[in-house]
Amino acid sequence: MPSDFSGKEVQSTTSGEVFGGDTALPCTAVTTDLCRAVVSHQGAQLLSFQPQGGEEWLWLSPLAQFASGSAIRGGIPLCLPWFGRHQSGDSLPKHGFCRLRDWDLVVVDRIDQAVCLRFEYASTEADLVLFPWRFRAEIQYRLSNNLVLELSIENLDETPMPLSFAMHSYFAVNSLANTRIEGIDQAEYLDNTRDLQRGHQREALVFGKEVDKVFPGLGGEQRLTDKLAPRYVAGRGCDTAIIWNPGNDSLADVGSHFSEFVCLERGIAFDDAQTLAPGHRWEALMSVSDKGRGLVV
Ligand SMILES: O=P(O)(O)OC[C@H]1O[C@H](O)[C@H](O)[C@@H](O)[C@@H]1O
Repeated sequence: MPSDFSGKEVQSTTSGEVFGGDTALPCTAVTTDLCRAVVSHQGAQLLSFQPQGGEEWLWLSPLAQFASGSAIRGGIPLCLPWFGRHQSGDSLPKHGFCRLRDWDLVVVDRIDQAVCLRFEYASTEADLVLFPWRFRAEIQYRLSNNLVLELSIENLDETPMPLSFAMHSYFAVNSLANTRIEGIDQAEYLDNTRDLQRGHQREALVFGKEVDKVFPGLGGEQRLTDKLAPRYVAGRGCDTAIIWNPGNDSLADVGSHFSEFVCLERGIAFDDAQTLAPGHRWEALMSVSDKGRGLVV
């Protein structure tokens, strides 16, 4: 623990201790009067967030693998420094490599009633083979009765650095058939199930078959409703919304559980991707709350 944060609110643990099994990926668990949360140091990936007295907001696959260097299915993976397939092809890892790396927990703090965990990842020599720019990324989780993610990426190199990313939230739903996402109607999207064909979203989104839609430049606030409490997602510096559910049991680490979640992600991708000048930093903030009030800052 980087600071002498007092009490039992913030504890070092492992994936096995929290989720069962004999895996030992380092995790940090937070328990306060307002919430419980677990973050894996691999990928600085939030795996669980539950407001006290409420339901779990995130979905973590019962079939998730907790193996060093493998993607963990569920929670909020950080897709970075690129989102989706790399444009050069499939020889580079999908969604970048930061979700596969160990991040350092550098700050444990309190802001008002929130416990804050800040993780840092500095790209390594080995990463330069995959992405030839040095960079530093930070993610801060502000955990109270809502959830705020603050992500920053700084180009430490001497040439302009391409950047896309997503905070790839998996939200638990209790009935996919009754799940709706609002705040996207009349927006333009790219359909990832149809070679990124452009489409126009006429109304709220419902699920039945595979959905994989990317809404560049959307911004604003989206509302996810099913029979659980609504979840409102808003952001700044992450105007792309991505909505995904595989619609079938084809993924090994999802299987028949595909109807237990939808991904409602925010980031910058496709039309919103950026080029960061040397020494420049991109900052993004995403908030998740059960009350629609716009961005929680
Ligand atoms: O299986 P993964 O690499 O974690 O990707 C899971 C999903 O992530 C995003 O939501 C993309 O839009 C989808 O196309 C992709 O299938």
